[in-house]
Order: sequence, then C-alpha cells, then structure tokens
Amino acid sequence: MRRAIALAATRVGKTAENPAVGCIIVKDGEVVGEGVTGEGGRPHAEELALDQAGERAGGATAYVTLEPCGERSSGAPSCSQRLVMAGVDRVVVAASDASPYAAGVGVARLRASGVETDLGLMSREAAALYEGYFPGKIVRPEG
Ligand SMILES: Nc1c(N[C@@H]2O[C@H](COP(=O)(O)O)[C@@H](O)[C@H]2O)[nH]c(=O)[nH]c1=O
Repeated sequence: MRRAIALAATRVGKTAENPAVGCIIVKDGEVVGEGVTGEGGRPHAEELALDQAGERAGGATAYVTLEPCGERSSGAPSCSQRLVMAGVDRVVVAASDASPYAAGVGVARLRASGVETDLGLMSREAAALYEGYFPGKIVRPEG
C-alpha cells in the first residue's frame, strides 16, 4: 500500500475532477501489475494495473488507495467489476470513495462477488492524498 500511495502522490493535482489513485497487484509475493490514474483522470489506476498483470491477476491481491469505482461515467465496466472479472482473490483499500453516489458501491460489489475486501490500511496517509478533492465536482454517470 505504501507503494500504491507513493504512485498516487505523483499524480495529485493532475487528474482533474477524478481523484489520483494508485493500484498495485501482488501475486505470490511479486508485483505483477501497477497503475496510477492517468493525467486528466483516466484511465483508472486499476485498469492499467489489471492490463499489465493479465492472467496473473487470477488469485492475486490488489492494493488500491481508493475504493474501486462502482460505476463509470462512460458506461464502461467499473473497476470493481474488472477486478471481479479478473479473478482477483483479495482487495485491500486505504480510503473510501468520497463521491456521494459511489461511496460503498464498489466495496459492496466486490464482497457480494466473493472477493475478500479489507478497508482502512494506511487510511491516514491516503486521506492526505484526497483532502483537496471536492466530491461535488465528480461527473455523474447520468442526469
Ligand atoms: N480515478 C479513479 C477513480 N475515481 C472514481 O471513479 C468515479 C468516476 O469515474 P469516471 O468518471 O468513469 O472516470 C468516481 O467515483 C471517482 O471518485 N476510481 C478508481 O477506482 N480508480 C481511479 O483511478
């Protein structure tokens, strides 16, 4: 998680209305994928990390600085769906998504799909990444 937070910190202030997120995927003690939210806010960190990990994401643990999104404004599969589809065994989240329509959605989906999901690892350090982030600016999926 320390590495995911350091990665996210490199993008703070460069991701527009989206928070800067870091994601590290670990399989058998080895990092098999890493990603950080793209400049301007997309792609999301988990998309990049999962693409890099490929099949090695199966049975892996993902460390994510922010709750994986539950819905995309583009209608594309959300990061929580992508993590489930990739067969990740466990997701460790530092901070919850502050967006009022997204809070809890990603974590609920992961758990409902049988993915062990732990919240709050290094949450104080992660919160520092998101304190300048204003949820009202988030683009809502519809309407
Ligand atoms: N940047 C970021 C997230 N940002 C979250 O995703 C939602 C908006 O997504 P969209 O408008 O589709 O790009 C919103 O809830 C926002 O807080 N989520 C993640 O899992 N990973 C990421 O890297």
